[in-house]
Amino acid sequence: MTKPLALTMGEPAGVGGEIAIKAWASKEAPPFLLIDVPDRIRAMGAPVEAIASPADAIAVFDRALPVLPLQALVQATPGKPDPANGLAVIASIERAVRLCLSGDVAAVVTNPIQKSVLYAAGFKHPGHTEFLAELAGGARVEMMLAVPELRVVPVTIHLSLKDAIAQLSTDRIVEAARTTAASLSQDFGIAKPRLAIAGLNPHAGEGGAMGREEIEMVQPAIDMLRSDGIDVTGPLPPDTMFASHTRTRYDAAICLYHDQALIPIKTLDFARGVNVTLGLPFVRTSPDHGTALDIAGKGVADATSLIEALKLARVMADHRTR
Ligand SMILES: NC(=O)C1=CN([C@@H]2O[C@H](COP(=O)(O)OP(=O)(O)OC[C@H]3O[C@@H](n4cnc5c(N)ncnc54)[C@H](O)[C@@H]3O)[C@@H](O)[C@H]2O)C=CC1
Ligand SMILES: NCC(=O)COP(=O)(O)O
Repeated sequence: MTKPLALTMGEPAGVGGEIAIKAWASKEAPPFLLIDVPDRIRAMGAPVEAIASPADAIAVFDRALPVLPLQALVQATPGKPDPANGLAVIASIERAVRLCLSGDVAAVVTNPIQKSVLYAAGFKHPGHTEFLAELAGGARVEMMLAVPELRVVPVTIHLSLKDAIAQLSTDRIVEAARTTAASLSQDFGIAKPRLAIAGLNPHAGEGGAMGREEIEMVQPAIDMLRSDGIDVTGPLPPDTMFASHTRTRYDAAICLYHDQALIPIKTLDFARGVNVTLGLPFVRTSPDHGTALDIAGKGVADATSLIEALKLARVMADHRTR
């Protein structure tokens, strides 16, 4: 029997509830349940059915949005996050992970959280990615951003450019590339994944004239990955590797810092980006946007990225169970 996906509440003062309702109403998203407070979602004008068990979600999904009740008092004003709701936000994520690890749901899809507010409520992780890694027993994870035309994995994430360069190493590149190759096989059904590794400097260093990181750090990583049997090209000049004719030559680009990965993907397709956590013992995707507090409660939020995240979670979960 097909298992539903579990969608978390996210920041209740943000657009999470609205895009969950729109994703359900679109009829484009695969069946999912929302872990939230049923009356809160009902008050937003959606036909909601509180379900007792994830197994009920598939039958309900055709006629109503199935909500697995979160036993919490959540009082949210659109656009005004309140740390008092922090424990409920975290509980929704924890419940989704437990249900996935116990096999009751097929994958976890997370609605955006307001990170600053969760920090004020005592949340100790930079974001979902690190929290989920801890819930999974300390898994070594990577962040992938995906649109239909491109997948990117930044080796360093939320660091200043200076710190990112300082933290880059041959071992980090190898680690990120190995996790990416394994996930492309396991979750995306690509038997022999092709990776492209970006250089750090203009023209990928121009043979050492514009920087030696490609020679001293990236090439040794490529050599190690090739000796593992992984199909890798690089170090590629970052300014040309995302052009349409170059993109067709690889399945994922391993990028050395946040913006090297995110600028091409957001420029190519801002609406359909999906954030995927690689290396977890379960599938997790998320829309590639935040809580959008400035438009919360106005009814104008775009659910495209969430719908894409739900669709991709379904595809990945199905590959894992094949
Ligand atoms: N996975 C997660 O939980 C993520 C959480 N965040 C958090 O979200 C909060 C707000 O972050 P921002 O940088 O302001 O980014 P944001 O994505 O919330 O907003 C940036 C701009 O995009 C617009 N926007 C975002 N989503 C939209 C949608 N679905 N439809 C229409 N317009 C949309 C917003 O209205 C805003 O003008 C922060 O606390 C951040 O850490 C950000 C990214 C991911
Ligand atoms: N910019 C991407 C981002 O912030 C991802 O956050 P999370 O998925 O780790 O919560």
